[in-house]
Amino acid sequence: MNEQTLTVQPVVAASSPYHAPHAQRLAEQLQLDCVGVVGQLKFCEWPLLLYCTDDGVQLQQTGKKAPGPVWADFVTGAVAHRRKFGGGSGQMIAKAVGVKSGVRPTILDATAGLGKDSFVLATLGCDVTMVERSPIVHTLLADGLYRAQQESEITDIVQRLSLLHGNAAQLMAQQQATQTAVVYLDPMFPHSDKSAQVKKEMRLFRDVVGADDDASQLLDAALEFAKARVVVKRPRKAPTIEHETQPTYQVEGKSSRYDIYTLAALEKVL
Ligand SMILES: C[S@@+](CC[C@H](N)C(=O)[O-])C[C@H]1O[C@@H](n2cnc3c(N)ncnc32)[C@H](O)[C@@H]1O
Repeated sequence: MNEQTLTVQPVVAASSPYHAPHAQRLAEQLQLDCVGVVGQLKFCEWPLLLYCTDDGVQLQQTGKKAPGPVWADFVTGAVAHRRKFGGGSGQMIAKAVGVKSGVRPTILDATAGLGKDSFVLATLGCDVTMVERSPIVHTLLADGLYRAQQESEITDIVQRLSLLHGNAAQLMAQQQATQTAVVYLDPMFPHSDKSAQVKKEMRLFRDVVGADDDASQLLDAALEFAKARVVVKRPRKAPTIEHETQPTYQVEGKSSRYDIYTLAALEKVL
């Protein structure tokens, strides 16, 4: 993991006595301090909590102007809305990974984060192996998956998702994950979202996971591992990941871009 770049370390807390044992267990697993029950976020003395609540485990800032929590939400969040009303295989991400009639490539999402992109890809019918190296983000994602498993409406989608903890570059180099047609990468990038809320959440996320400044090595491992293509998500105007191999082509949207490195025809490896 990217521990050397971590700037913020949360403490673990529970929103009520009911969640206190869970908080204690998490703190032991993650080797973080557990501060017991915190009811009033406004006046809390710890700036950042890994917070066990009725809605699941959340990364929560405290203080009077604290933004909302950061958590993996496949049931009520934006990806749930996109599942119901999104553009299906017309979406840019679908085109980038090569989803089309009769083609549902297997995918390794090497930078899973909160699993939003993976969930969209699983909604499109792809089997997705998610890899996340940050123990804190992995905890949020595992908790989000667990909650999603309880929802019968999305059982078929959740069954297509699996989660590994570790550095994806190492897992791919050591063949510790089953080889997939596509490797999907979305490393952290300093970006300039206009919404103050998004900005604060993204800044927090970056502080917790680090800068992902080893993306070149990840791309290297992905190009060796993928059977058909590597897809890299970037902000629209960002440079490509530094590497001797250049993308074969790009799919560009309003704010983001997908760099596609083609290795073989998808149809040949399915
Ligand atoms: C921008 S976020 C990804 C967001 C994700 N696409 C989503 O839809 O929620 C990048 C994530 O990749 C993780 N990451 C970066 N490099 C990694 C690596 N080599 N192995 C595993 N995870 C990695 C970071 O810890 C971070 O959580």
